[in-house]
Amino acid sequence: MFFNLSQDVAIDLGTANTLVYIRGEGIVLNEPSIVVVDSDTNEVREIGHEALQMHERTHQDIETIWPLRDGVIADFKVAEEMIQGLLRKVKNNWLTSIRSMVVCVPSGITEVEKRAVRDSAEHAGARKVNLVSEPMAAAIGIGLDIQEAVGNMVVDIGGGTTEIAVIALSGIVLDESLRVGGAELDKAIVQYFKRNHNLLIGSRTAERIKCEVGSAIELDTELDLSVKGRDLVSGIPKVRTISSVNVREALHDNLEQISAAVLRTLERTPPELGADVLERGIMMTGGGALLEGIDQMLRDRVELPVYVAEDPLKAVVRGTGEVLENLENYERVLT
Ligand SMILES: Nc1ncnc2c1ncn2[C@@H]1O[C@H](COP(=O)(O)OP(=O)(O)OP(=O)(O)O)[C@@H](O)[C@H]1O
Repeated sequence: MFFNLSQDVAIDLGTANTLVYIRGEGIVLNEPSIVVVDSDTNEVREIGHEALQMHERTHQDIETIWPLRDGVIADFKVAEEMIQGLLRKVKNNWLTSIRSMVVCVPSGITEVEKRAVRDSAEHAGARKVNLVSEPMAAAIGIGLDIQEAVGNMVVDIGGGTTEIAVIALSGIVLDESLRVGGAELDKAIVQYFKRNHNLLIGSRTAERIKCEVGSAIELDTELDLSVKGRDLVSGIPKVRTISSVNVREALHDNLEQISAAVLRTLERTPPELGADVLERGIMMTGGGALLEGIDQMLRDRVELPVYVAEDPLKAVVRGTGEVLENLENYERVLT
């Protein structure tokens, strides 16, 4: 069997999930961006899926860390070790080096934050690092022709941020990055049940509630879900049935912020590009696009066509991979 000793890699380094694409192979890894660290020695014990299993179940000797917050690196050292560890999983410990790496970053990122991503990628062994903005990668990943003289609008709802951008002629004409994403929705669910139902649930349970019965619009048949949490009155664990009506109420304010940001971006869009968006519609990507009815909610609010991309969780890594495969072609989209 032939092993390539030098590889080109594209990474969607997300707040919630990290996906890795290898040139010529496609997406080879998709794991949560979480690490378990030994509290005494700061040594990394587990990375990705194994670490997520341990989240909110740790004791004093170990802690779980999400090294990215709001789409950017919050814990530099841990982020670096996470990237290295994930790449090691991909390489199956084969001694390969990374020739070129393309990493996507939020569009509103500062120079210092960009530097942190570059440094982490270089320390992970990349000899050449290129950055591409997330909404641009998402647009490429869903097959939009970003080079033509036509406006496309993309709304990417990730774990940490919502990125809204109007793209034309290989550039971002205008964008808005909102620090509201899936994690904020989970937090809102935790708060809601604590405040209104005296029920304390963990963030993983909140995420499950969001994915299974969460919605942005009224459902034809409202849903119930059994969840386990601590009853704050009796102080002991209990099973409770919660309704999708309550979950929607919990999500309302954050979803309102996302719709308002989309409206604001549309209002700032130059008329010719606005006309293109009217004709082509708004494309939604990122895990948040999977929330039931979120496309309908936006459609009602902005009165334009809104579509959820196919496999929205992988749109950004597909686009980042596409840039990696055709670097010369996409030189203008690199930040
Ligand atoms: N069916 C679903 N309904 C609602 N939300 C979902 C669903 N499936 C996944 N999500 C949410 O999508 C988010 C992860 O999306 P994604 O992987 O696109 O984010 P990310 O790239 O890690 O984050 P960011 O782009 O902000 O750095 C999580 O918050 C997750 O809970």
